[in-house]
Amino acid sequence: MVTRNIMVIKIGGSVTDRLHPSFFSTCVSLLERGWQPVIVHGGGPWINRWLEKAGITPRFVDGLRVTDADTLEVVEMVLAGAMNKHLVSQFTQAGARAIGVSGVDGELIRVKQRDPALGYVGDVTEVNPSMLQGLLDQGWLPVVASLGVDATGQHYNVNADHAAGAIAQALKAHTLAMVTDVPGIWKVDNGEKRVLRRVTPEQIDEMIADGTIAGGMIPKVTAGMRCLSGEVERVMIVDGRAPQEWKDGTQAVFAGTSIVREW
Ligand SMILES: Nc1ncnc2c1ncn2[C@@H]1O[C@H](COP(=O)(O)OP(=O)(O)O)[C@@H](O)[C@H]1O
Ligand SMILES: CC(=O)N[C@@H](CCC(=O)OP(=O)(O)O)C(=O)O
Repeated sequence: MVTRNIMVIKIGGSVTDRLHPSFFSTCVSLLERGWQPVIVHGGGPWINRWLEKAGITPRFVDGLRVTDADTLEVVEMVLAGAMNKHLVSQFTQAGARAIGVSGVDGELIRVKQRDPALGYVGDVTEVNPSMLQGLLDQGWLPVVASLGVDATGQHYNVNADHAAGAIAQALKAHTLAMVTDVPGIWKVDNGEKRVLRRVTPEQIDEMIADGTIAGGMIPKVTAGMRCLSGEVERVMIVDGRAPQEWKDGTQAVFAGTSIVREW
């Protein structure tokens, strides 16, 4: 079934300036090997930089940006503008037919306000996958900026991990790969930090409770676990700085931690 070839690849803002050149060629190889990749990106550090230029101090509550009307304007300009076009160009240079869209376009990501205290921060209520599916079927590589829109046409800032998870579920993707700036999920054993190759939802719950998993890793693992409880087969936390390699001949195996349903 063609939909099982979809791989949603979320690129974190932490790593957009430090992606290994082989990352882009690996994504192009995915296309050549029959996968249909969909890129979803964030851009937190770039947003912070532009907010500071505009004299606005970034503020976060539980990892989510407090987004008033002025902040939303900057978020939208950075995510759907500078960051989206930067990535589209990188993928184009690597040989893909890349096309940039945001969650506002085609009402791809429908949201509702999460909490008035956070301002224009949206929780995804619905993903309309037909536009993405159409682009994939025509051989495009969609590059999606994590914005959303509500029923009145108001735009919202959406956490990019949440957006990627919702898109993976709606497209019934085979794989969700979250590309970030660490080699995977780490754990401290006898004072030594080591990266886990596999982790189960039960272990993740314990690691969140004891503080081993914190900050920006929390939305990744929660989005990942939600996907695994649905139809997504594989969820990975991937190091975008590392050289990528091919294994199994047919499957791209990024270096990192896999979240697995059971051990
Ligand atoms: N157990 C953990 N394993 C790995 N990284 C963790 C863990 N707990 C917290 N983190 C942090 O999560 C960060 C990645 O999240 P974030 O900075 O939001 O990245 P991105 O911009 O890619 O979404 C890492 O740089 C790391 O500092
Ligand atoms: C609501 C909210 O916090 N939105 C994020 C959107 C970008 C994002 O998620 O970027 P990363 O992938 O770099 O984390 C923000 O404004 O930073």
